[in-house]
Amino acid sequence: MQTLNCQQLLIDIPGRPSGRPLELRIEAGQVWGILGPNGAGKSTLLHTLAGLRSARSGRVFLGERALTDLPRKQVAQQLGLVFQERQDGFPATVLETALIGRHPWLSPWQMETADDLALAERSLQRLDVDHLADRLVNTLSGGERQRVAIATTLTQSPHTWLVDEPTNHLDLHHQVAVMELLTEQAAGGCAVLMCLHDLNLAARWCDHLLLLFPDGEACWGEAASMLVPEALEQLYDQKLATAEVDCAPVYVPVR
Ligand SMILES: Nc1ncnc2c1ncn2[C@@H]1O[C@H](COP(=O)(O)OP(=O)(O)OP(=O)(O)O)[C@@H](O)[C@H]1O
Repeated sequence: MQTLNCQQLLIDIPGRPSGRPLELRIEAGQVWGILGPNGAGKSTLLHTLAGLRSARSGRVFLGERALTDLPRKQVAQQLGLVFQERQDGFPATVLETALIGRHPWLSPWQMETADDLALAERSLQRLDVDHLADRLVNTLSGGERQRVAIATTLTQSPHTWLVDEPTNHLDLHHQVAVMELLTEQAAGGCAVLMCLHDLNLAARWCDHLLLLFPDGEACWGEAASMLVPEALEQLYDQKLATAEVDCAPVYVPVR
């Protein structure tokens, strides 16, 4: 089974003297959450794992091969990244945007096939944005735009999903729908790693967690062993009340 793993990885945060080198192994079937306060380096880590930023030291492997040894097209077929920020530089419709997910699978100048189109349409349907197929993306609401971004990655069909705050802008119903989609991807043999600010979504849906502290310290492992109230309070510098609801821990900030 293919995995994403890193060996002695130190992400490059400007001005941060050091940190704990990361030894992560994200296996097919696993759902990992990255938790940490603003500025801890969650997005930087995702971008480093995607090969978009250089690490300060250490290496990233996709399967048996170092990411830096793989052609970018091959990386794009295997690894999908949903960014935190949306950049809609070109006027494109929702369907055209979803079809960008097929680019890694096409040769230069090759048109999308009927299968590509069907895949894009199914993805839009799955994210509940198929009724917007002909709309320009820059006219969408924040939550609609977020769902189109996830539908684009679903159309790409990567083995490894890197998702920066998947529930950003989403209402409760769509937050749950997206977390279920990501869990379903893992159950289907993908590896999923996402940054989350919502502890309760992480506690309910992630089976593994990485806690990233602002000074570069980190710890990681199975979710149950990471969801220790004292550690979470230290992570966020915030007192928490804990309860159990619907068979999952729930964390509420204490005023
Ligand atoms: N190009 C850059 N130049 C200078 N500092 C940068 C640059 N990119 C990131 N940083 C800094 O690195 C730190 C980590 O940023 P990053 O976006 O990874 O944090 P994050 O944990 O994802 O935060 P958030 O929860 O706010 O999204 C921040 O302090 C940020 O200001």
